[in-house]
Amino acid sequence: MYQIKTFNAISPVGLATFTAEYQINQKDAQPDAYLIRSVDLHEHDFPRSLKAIGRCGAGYNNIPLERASEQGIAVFNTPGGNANAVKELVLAMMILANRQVIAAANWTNQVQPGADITLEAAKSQFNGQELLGKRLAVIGLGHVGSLVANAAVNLGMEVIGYDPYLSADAAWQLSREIHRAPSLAAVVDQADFITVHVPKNEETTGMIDQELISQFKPTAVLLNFARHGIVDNQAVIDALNTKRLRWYSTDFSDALIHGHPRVTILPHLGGSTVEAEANCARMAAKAVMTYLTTGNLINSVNLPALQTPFASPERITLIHRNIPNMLGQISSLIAQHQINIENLANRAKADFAYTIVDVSDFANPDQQAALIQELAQIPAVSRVRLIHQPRGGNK
Ligand SMILES: NC(=O)C1=CN([C@@H]2O[C@H](COP(=O)(O)OP(=O)(O)OC[C@H]3O[C@@H](n4cnc5c(N)ncnc54)[C@H](O)[C@@H]3O)[C@@H](O)[C@H]2O)C=CC1
Ligand SMILES: O=C(O)C(=O)COP(=O)(O)O
Repeated sequence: MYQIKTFNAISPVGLATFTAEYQINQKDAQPDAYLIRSVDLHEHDFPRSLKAIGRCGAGYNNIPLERASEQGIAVFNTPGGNANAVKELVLAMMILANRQVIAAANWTNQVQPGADITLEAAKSQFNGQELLGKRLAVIGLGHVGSLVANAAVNLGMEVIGYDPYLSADAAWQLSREIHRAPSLAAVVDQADFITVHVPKNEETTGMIDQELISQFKPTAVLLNFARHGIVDNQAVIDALNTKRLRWYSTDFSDALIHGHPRVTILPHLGGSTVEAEANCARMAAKAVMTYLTTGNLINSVNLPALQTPFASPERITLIHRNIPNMLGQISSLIAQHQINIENLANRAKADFAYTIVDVSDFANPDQQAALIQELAQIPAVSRVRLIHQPRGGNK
């Protein structure tokens, strides 16, 4: 029986994906895996039993990846699982900003009941502009950015994108009508809307800063549904107050922007739809179950993708540092026990690597335990697991 512990509100549809071999939130259980959303795990101590974290969502800046790898924990996310939800909200926020929808609805609510709210004098203060023909800059053309860009093309907008790391798969998703900018300065130039869809990391923190905002059209609308801190909020407030920016719409609040009349803040709602929550929880549950029962890695963010069918009923998996002679040490320990390697797969991702070794049968359980212990003692190995091929197929 595997133990799963959840943090945050995880969709029941996703939790129902777990088979009978899994218990969820059992009291006092040693968790094999966490299923989480945005809970901040940076100060959290991982129990030794923890082998996997499934992030039901895209962004994983709430998880200490280096520490997870050092402690032998595979971290998974759910690429694209909530991208449509974010796309729809971003489109809504562009329309809200351009049609003064919130201000007009608030005004209507506070006039005397029965007053003629359709009078020209009253309604002309809420005159808007259309999206058709306007220029949208999309920074980051991954799962969310590409959907926003394509939908904007379909709405008749002129779309220009910037993504220096665009993958070939992501490029295939893009409408041919989307222009590609060579730099941040070029993408924001003359844009009526600028929307940012990059992960939060060292490079992207503060990427929308005072200098970049000074290159916007003063009538531009800026949208941040990616992460707090990617946009410099002080620079936004300064630009709004000096009429160098028309509107800021974001999913992330702080004291600097709170209550500003030309800022719309939502309580981190981008991925909060029934459909997106179900998609993400299902994807995370599947990745975690696959990893626990087969050792195969799908959608891991701290370890490489590595999937291989069982070549024999016994499989040893190892998470270790990506340094020379790891495979030499692993295979010679296995050979010392007169055990044959039926298949070996290894792949690295940055400072860590993952190895799957399918081995011939052990002589007895003692030999099994001794080998696993010896492998775990190799310096730079952070986790060794022995997995028996699941019944019912070669997964
Ligand atoms: N508000 C919300 O509820 C949600 C927020 N998000 C946020 O949006 C981010 C993006 O989500 P996805 O599109 O699903 O991720 P993704 O990984 O599919 O796409 C991110 C894209 O950003 C690009 N990129 C990375 N660094 C860049 C840089 N310096 N300049 C330009 N482009 C850069 C990458 O090449 C990639 O194409 C997530 O990391 C998360 O922080 C995602 C889903 C929901
Ligand atoms: O998927 C993401 O990156 C999100 O920001 C969604 O966060 P949430 O799961 O709604 O707390």
